[in-house]
This record gives sequence, structure tokens and C-alpha cells, in this order.
Amino acid sequence: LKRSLNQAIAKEKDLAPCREILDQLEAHDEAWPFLLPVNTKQFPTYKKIIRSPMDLSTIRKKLNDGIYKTRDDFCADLQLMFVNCVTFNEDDSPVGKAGHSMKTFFDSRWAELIAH
Ligand SMILES: Cn1cc(C(=O)NCCCNC(=O)c2ccc(F)cc2)ccc1=O
Repeated sequence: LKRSLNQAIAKEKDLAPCREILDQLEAHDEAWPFLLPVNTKQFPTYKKIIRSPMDLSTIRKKLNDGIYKTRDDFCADLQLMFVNCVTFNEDDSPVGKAGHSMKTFFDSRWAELIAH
């Protein structure tokens, strides 16, 4: 029991900064393409091109439901979201530009978090 309690405490320590970064990503001016899953009725080719869709609301739910065991699991879903965006969108499109801006912001906050 004691070990599992310590593991629970260690997991909370690892994931707490993830909540903080996710708060900031959701509040970012250029978060609008990522707040909800891509609407596949609006973009019918999306599911054919993107095999593993990911968005901030899905990441928030997975974090709240305890799906992420480590902060790297969390980071992997964010990187998936950004790779999907580069795959589906031109770099100079509004969504493409928002994706690059959000990724730059995330990468800098993540480095601060890991590097303390
Ligand atoms: C990641 N990605 C997003 C889109 C995309 O067009 N996404 C929604 C645009 C319209 N949605 C909004 O503007 C909006 C959504 C939620 C919200 F709270 C406020 C505004 C297209 C391709 C792609 O790869």
C-alpha cells in the first residue's frame, strides 16, 4: 500500500505541470484550430489522411481520466496533434501558421518545465 501511495504521489508531481501547460495552450490566441476534434463533415478527407486525430479537448479528457502515466505520454499526444496539423495543412495557411505558433510556444514551455 505504502509503495502504491508513493507512486500515486510521484505521478501527481509528474503530471501537475502538464495541467498548467494545457491551461496556457487552451488560452493561447492561436488555439482555435485545436480546441475541438477536426470536424470530419467539414473536412471529409481528414480521416483518410490523418490516422490518429488528436486535439486539446481530447488531451484534457485523457489527463482528467488518468490515462497519462507519465508527462512523456502527455507530450507525445501534443506532438501527434502538431504533426497531424503539418501533415494536413499548408505551412502558410491560417491553420498551418497557428500550428507552428502553438508548437513553438509548447516546445519552449515544455523545455522550461523539464529544465526547471
Ligand atoms: C487542426 N485543424 C483544424 C481545422 C479547423 O478548421 N478547425 C476549426 C475551425 C473552425 N473552428 C473555430 O474557428 C473554433 C473552434 C472552437 C472554438 F472554441 C472557437 C473557434 C482544420 C484542419 C486542421 O488540421
